[in-house]
Amino acid sequence: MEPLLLVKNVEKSYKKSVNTAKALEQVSFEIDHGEFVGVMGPSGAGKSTLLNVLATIDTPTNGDIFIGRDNIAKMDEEKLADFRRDHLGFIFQDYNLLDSLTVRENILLPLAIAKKKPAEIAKRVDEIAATFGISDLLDQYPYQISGGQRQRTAASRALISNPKIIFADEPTGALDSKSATDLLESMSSLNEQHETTIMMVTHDAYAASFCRRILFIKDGRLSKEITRGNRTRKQFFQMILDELAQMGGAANDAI
Ligand SMILES: Nc1ncnc2c1ncn2[C@@H]1O[C@H](COP(=O)(O)OP(=O)(O)OP(=O)(O)O)[C@@H](O)[C@H]1O
Repeated sequence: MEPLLLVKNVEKSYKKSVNTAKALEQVSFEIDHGEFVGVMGPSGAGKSTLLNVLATIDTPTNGDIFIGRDNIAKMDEEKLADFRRDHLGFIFQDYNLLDSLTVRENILLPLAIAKKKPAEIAKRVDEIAATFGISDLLDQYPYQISGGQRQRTAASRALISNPKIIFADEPTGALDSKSATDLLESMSSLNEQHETTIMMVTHDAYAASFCRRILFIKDGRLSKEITRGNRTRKQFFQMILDELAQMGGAANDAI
């Protein structure tokens, strides 16, 4: 079976005043359908750049990025906008909710834009809100709920249209540990029960320990990958800490 995401020799350079700096160099890897993959590495290693390029928020300088059969690195902006809307889901640290809409309206927005039928929308909102434990909050506004509940609203919105892949950039970055655990457990159960494919950038070894595989990136290059296999989450957490300690600078970021 072909991989869901195929990244081939991706490079990203930024023009600085006198020279160009490479944020990504010859990055190649694959993600299969149903995987939950973490991306870790020291500050400035290129994690967000990689995620932005894969999520079509930024364009690579070189290389190919296939999601299914579509090469998004070579797609024009109009097609990309449709592709992004129809096939990709995003969860960011800062939620990106619309304050003037209720939790329900925020969640259903992607389906309303896609002109789905009201009955189908209502059913899907109920299902996804139950998964994220926010069924009782659907008529509240974002300012009336906690940060953790806002992030679960954002995650519900990201998943409502059944995207091919979810890109999450430090989704637990602004959350207290209880809210972070709730979110990670929901993401993990979606991954296990519905085979939702997730790629998550994180500094945090605890958050990363919910993933099944971790890609480590250093100085813009993939340096190593580890898989959880049959290990418990706690054993995997320790394994990630050991990797970060070996990588040097990143260990301090994680603790
Ligand atoms: N828009 C930009 N213009 C110029 N340089 C950039 C830009 N965005 C990122 N860079 C540079 O690219 C490199 C990688 O940055 P990136 O933000 O991807 O790292 P990161 O691993 O996500 O770091 P952090 O963990 O601190 O968020 C850095 O050297 C950064 O300064």
